[in-house]
Amino acid sequence: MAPVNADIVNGSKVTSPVKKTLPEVEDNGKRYSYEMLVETANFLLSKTDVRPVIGVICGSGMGSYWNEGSLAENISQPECIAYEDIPNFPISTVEGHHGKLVFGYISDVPVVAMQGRFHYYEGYPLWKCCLPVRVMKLLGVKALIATNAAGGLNPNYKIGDLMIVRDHINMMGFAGNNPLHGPNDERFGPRFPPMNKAYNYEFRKVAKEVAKELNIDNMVREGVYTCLGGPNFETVAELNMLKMLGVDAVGMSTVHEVITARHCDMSVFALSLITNECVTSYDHDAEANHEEVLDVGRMRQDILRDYVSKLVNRFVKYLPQNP
Ligand SMILES: O=P(O)(O)O[C@H]1O[C@H](CO)[C@@H](O)[C@H]1O
Ligand SMILES: Nc1nc2[nH]cnc2c(=O)[nH]1
Repeated sequence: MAPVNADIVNGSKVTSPVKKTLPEVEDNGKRYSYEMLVETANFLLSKTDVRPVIGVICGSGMGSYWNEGSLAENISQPECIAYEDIPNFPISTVEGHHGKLVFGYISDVPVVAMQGRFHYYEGYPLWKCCLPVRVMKLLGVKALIATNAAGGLNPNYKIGDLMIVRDHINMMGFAGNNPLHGPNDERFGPRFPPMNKAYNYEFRKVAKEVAKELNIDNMVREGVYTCLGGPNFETVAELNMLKMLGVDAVGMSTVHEVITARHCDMSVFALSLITNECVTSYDHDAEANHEEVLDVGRMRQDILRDYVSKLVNRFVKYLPQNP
């Protein structure tokens, strides 16, 4: 049989798009050792005097994609380090996604923020997507605030709502894909970490109080998030299945970051911005798209910035103390 000519589709010649050099994302089964991550953390500590106690992962809506007005751009005394300049760090491949760590202060609290996260659909294994969380731990971070954009599956949710994550369903983990898969280094955490208290109770309680103080409690919900591998959005049947399982919001991130953070004993808070409605009926015309996700992120960035800034200020009281 003649070999398939990749440039011929249905008998007509296709023009090849301009070749781009794609980033090297495969791990070839290799993992970074504890020592390598210590090297990464020491490099970062040598570049800044900020000693962060809270780490923030900026999802769509908090400055992953753009600058002005977002939380990431409102960090005071910012010191930015591009991912490509950090030893052992992956690089962001999502179009328009910033790739930098921002050290500085939110409400006078020393923080480090990831402006641009890593997703499985980019080609990174889950452990590599979560490598920055372990680096944060080595930097001295005690609590992680992970934010994301998500589709609203709960019929009571509206576009633009914020969902405090009460719990997650690790769908990718059901299929054996877990950031902790492989040899366990006890210096990070135990082989079999519990996950029933993944999302810190005090943080969630405070977040509901702060929502009232800011008069945004009518748009703040609490629910269950799940992460699928992406990059495609879900089919109607998939969404109906997830609904039956008790999922309120669907995304492509956060769950593995939270598992990694809990494994190394960081306290966790997560917040989803509902950017689109999950379509659960064949009669519905709408289609999920990334532009809508970004637009809603932009629309809500001021509220997210003010909310998360106040949360950082209030969470400090609940951080675990050094032994
Ligand atoms: O989870 P974040 O990074 O906020 O973004 C969400 O939105 C993107 C899809 O529009 C996906 O990357 C999904 O994970
Ligand atoms: N998987 C998934 N990720 C999203 N990110 C933003 N919206 C969605 C969605 O509807 N589904």
